[in-house]
Amino acid sequence: MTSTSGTAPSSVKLLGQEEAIEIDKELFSEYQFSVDQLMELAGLSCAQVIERVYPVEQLPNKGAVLVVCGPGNNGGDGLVCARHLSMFGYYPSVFYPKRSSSELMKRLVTQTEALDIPYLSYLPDAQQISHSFGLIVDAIFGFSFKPPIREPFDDVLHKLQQVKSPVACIDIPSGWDVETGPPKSGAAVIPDCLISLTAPKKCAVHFRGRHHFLGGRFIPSTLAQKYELNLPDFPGSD
Ligand SMILES: NC(=O)C1=CN([C@@H]2O[C@H](COP(=O)(O)OP(=O)(O)OC[C@H]3O[C@@H](n4cnc5c(N)ncnc54)[C@H](O)[C@@H]3O)[C@@H](O)[C@H]2O)[C@@H](O)CC1
Ligand SMILES: [K+]
Repeated sequence: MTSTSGTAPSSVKLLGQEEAIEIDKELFSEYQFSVDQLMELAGLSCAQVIERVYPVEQLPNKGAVLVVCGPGNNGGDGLVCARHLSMFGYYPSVFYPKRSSSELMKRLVTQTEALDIPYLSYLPDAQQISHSFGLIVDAIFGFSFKPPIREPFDDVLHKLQQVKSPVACIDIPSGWDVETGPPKSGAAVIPDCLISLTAPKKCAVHFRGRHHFLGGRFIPSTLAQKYELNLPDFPGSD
């Protein structure tokens, strides 16, 4: 992971939706990565960012974190992140209302359950969420989101929009258009931290939170050159 302050070149490329999908496909075809591999690295980088920005001892309720997962791979990143957060000493809970039937996602659920990570059967109201959790991880939608929001996530985003605890977003702040950013009407999260994966997407220019990181250190230099990503230097093993 790397913070966009300090070492990031100002000309780092902002990806459009189609380009993000194209790079994703190329990682799986040309470079023969599996989804599991990249999801693990993406989710780990998100947990590492959280550990750095929101240290467990500074969070209320002994590091209680709510990870809200969507139906696609962004949700998978959230499940991996929850597993690592548990390993790092946090107390994550997961809300995963629309479960994927893929074997990969089922395995991730099994792994989190084996760590006694609780799954919420419903999402409490904003006040209760703010009272119970010092941090929200938004793993609802990533680069494949196409507005308008469908059930049950419109209700989920309405609640999260009113939450007082900080929200750390994986790849895209959920409810935002991947390219144009916050919706003119309708609900979306208000990000305190954004962890872009591969490269920031165009919507990142609208980010007004405190921390922007680039996570998922798996892009081969040939691929970065082909798409002129102009990625920042990752310090050391970060
Ligand atoms: N190449 C990369 O950079 C990597 C990407 N990963 C993650 O994968 C994400 C992309 O995953 P996916 O392509 O599975 O897509 P997403 O996770 O962005 O979302 C797709 C899911 O959301 C649903 N959806 C889309 N629009 C909706 C709407 N308006 N209302 C309700 N539901 C809606 C779709 O039906 C689908 O189930 C990235 O953002 C990133 O988080 C990582 O897992 C691994 C590496
Ligand atoms: K997200």
